[in-house]
Amino acid sequence: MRGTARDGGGGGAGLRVAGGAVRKKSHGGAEDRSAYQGIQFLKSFGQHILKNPAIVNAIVDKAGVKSTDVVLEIGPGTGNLTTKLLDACKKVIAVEFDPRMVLELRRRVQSDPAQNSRLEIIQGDFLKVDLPYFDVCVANVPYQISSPLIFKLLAHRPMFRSATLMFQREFAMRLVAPPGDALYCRLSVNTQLLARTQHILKVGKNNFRPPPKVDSSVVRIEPRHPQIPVNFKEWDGLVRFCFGRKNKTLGGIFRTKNVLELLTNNFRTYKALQVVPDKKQLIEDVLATDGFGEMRSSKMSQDDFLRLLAVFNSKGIHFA
Ligand SMILES: C[S@@+](CC[C@H](N)C(=O)[O-])C[C@H]1O[C@@H](n2cnc3c(N)ncnc32)[C@H](O)[C@@H]1O
Repeated sequence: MRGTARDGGGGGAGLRVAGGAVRKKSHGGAEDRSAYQGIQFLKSFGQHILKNPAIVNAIVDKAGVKSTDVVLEIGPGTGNLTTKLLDACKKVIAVEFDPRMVLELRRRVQSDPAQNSRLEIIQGDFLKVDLPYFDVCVANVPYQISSPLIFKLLAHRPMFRSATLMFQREFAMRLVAPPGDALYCRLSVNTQLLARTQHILKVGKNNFRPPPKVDSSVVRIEPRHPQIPVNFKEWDGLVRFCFGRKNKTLGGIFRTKNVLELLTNNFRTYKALQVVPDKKQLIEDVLATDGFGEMRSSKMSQDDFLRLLAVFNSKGIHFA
């Protein structure tokens, strides 16, 4: 998909088209009527343009962009953040889904040849494009794809240095929530397994045009090195079970009949040996280890989940 088309436009900002057809209005309801240079902002694309230059500068500053960096921007929109990034780095690669925004961004940057030659635009759905090499990612992201966007970034190799991203406030707080926090959830556990997360800036809704319904926050995400000690799919499978009923103890969750049934297909070891395990007993053995039966996912640390997965695996129970 990468490089499916390049703009031949006489030395203008490079443009690739990728990721299939542009999505039309997808969430129902009226589109926002605010406009910029005649472009009507679309709710379905999460188009809330950052209009306060002080916030734009603060984001670029806190992102720690170096003059030698290739920066990935997701959803550049009309380019308020893009132009500041171009002042600070070697090159910006911007992925934008809406062709109207791509045209506007190119129009805006074309007047500055020094910026124009260092901007590459990929027109397409971020979730579908093949990502190029980049050192850091900086973006005011389309909120409707926040979660898959993070995991796409964290699966990217080679690893980048950091991502400084604006999200809806509550989503941002989930990313950084520690065990015991009311917002601690599957998203917190999974993201924190793969990266260090830090809340760095609160941004009120009136800094956007049109203003969204809720406030936003900027989070810094630094992928962890070296590689994580587990298979992520399997880890997520376990975490999903544990947060399925957040307030129940693990004993309450894993003793229920439907969970026992769901686990049947995961007894790989026993299947290979053609032995029918007493799954109830195996689960009891796991729950009796290290007091796991009394624990609640809402208070479990990364280390608790890692140990729990190891105990399940030692009994031949897998989650992927
Ligand atoms: C919140 S706006 C940010 C605009 C600009 N960065 C700013 O801060 O002013 C999100 C942008 O992402 C674009 N967008 C929405 N969905 C996208 C997707 N799946 N892939 C790439 N861009 C997308 C929208 O068209 C919009 O320009």
